[in-house]
Amino acid sequence: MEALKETQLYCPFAYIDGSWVAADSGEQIEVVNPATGEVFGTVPRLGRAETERAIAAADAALVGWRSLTAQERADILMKWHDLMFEHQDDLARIMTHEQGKPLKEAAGEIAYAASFLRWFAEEARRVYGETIPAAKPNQRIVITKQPVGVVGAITPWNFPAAMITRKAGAALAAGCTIVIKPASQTPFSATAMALLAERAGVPRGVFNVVPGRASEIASAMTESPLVRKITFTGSTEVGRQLMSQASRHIQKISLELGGNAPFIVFEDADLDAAVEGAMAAKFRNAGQTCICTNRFLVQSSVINAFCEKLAVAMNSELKVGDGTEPDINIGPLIDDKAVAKVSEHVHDAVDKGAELLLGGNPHPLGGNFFTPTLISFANADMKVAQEETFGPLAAVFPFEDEEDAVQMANDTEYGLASYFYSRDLGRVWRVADALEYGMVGINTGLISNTTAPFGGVKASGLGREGGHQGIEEFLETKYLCIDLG
Ligand SMILES: NC(=O)C1=CN([C@@H]2O[C@H](COP(=O)(O)OP(=O)(O)OC[C@H]3O[C@@H](n4cnc5c(N)ncnc54)[C@H](OP(=O)(O)O)[C@@H]3O)[C@@H](O)[C@H]2O)C=CC1
Ligand SMILES: O=C(O)[C@H](O)CS(=O)(=O)O
Repeated sequence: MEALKETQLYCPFAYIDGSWVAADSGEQIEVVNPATGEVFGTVPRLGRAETERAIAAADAALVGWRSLTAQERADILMKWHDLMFEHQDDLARIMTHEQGKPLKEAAGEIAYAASFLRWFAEEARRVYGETIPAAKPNQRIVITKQPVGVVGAITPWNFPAAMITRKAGAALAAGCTIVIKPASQTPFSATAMALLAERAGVPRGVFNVVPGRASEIASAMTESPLVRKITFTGSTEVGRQLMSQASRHIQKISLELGGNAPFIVFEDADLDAAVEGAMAAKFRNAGQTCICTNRFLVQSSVINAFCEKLAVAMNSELKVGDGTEPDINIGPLIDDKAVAKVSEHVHDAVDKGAELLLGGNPHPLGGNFFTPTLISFANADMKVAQEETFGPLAAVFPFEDEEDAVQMANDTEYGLASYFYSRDLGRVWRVADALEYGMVGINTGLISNTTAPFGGVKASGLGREGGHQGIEEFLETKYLCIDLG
């Protein structure tokens, strides 16, 4: 890739046991730039045999890696962190070319991804055990924490760097080793990070990247008794499947799945602040995040004012185009299926009575570009009410009172992120308590950060990533009962 300062960061190979390898079959995956439709590059399409070799390498590396002190592991994670910042521009450029998000947003994701390496480098040194007063005078009870072992990870295309370090940072800090299958649409961010991990001193076998046939690689991971933990970010459909597969060897599992985030605006809200939060919560990554607002629930008394303000903000602030261009903040969707899904949700809503206020069609640029769209007076019968749109569609639903808002917000199988705006303290606590979600943004539309436990309930998954909870997912608790005789 000619535009890189450090051309070696473009790594068209898999990374197993410290070596850059091709697929046994010689097969390749074509990676397409979603903005141009051009082939950006190819990576090997690996399968079961290569994955089994990666698992064996991770298992062989486990003893040496877990025997390092927490400080030694932390120092290597911090070197990796520093290298990600040193190469931030190149990593962002790679991401924009394979995922489509604008360069500034891609650079922001690299910083976000690196922040997980720093956070878990710090957490590594705070994996504390405990002693418990024994029931018998000559006994001592000690609780220790130990790494679960080899981890199998499968990551999505929408955050091709951060979803890797949010898992690998925690796993390596805990003393685990890891085999990662990146999304086939965005493998170059993963292989570039493998190069930087190697340069940071991550020993061979500790961090492995296996692009390729998803179901075959997942089967190799879940059928291996050497793999003690599965961690996945992606669709609920695939998550369900992996949960079933992981039962074969009772593997620990963490699932960050789909969402259907409500964004509630009460009549006592600061409407300008609510619109600012709405723009952030809806249009980040062109709406392609699982915590993006999927339903705006706005109290009837302020719905017209809210929609007018939101339409003005969308018209004035959102610029659609190729993410390599300086003033663009809405890039292409990941592929034509994504465009079709947004179109389907818009047309279904309008056919069922929604009012189209802005946009409504694929962008004149064509390809995977979609015009940011605003519809109002949506209702529960529409697909946008129950399905995750995963695109730049803002759908506004009216509600009458607080009870109505909470009932509508909870009327979904998902429970990942939720948001609401109110300046009534009593209402803030009542609604925060009543929402069936893992995360609640209150008077803010941006909740992603390294320090807090990210995750959901119901069909949005199991477990938490980030925060102190994130490292616990890669640790086993051991109870020692010592009889002093
Ligand atoms: N929670 C989140 O952050 C995300 C949620 N999603 C949700 O998922 C929907 C579909 O997006 P999509 O990217 O297709 O999500 P998928 O769940 O299909 O893909 C996510 C990852 O899972 C892999 N995968 C696909 N099929 C299997 C399988 N049978 N066994 C094991 N791994 C598999 C993919 O590999 P490959 O790329 O090779 O197919 C990719 O690495 C989105 O519309 C959104 O609702 C999507 C992305 C992120
Ligand atoms: O902010 C994040 O961490 C992303 O939204 C994660 S995801 O759920 O969209 O993949």
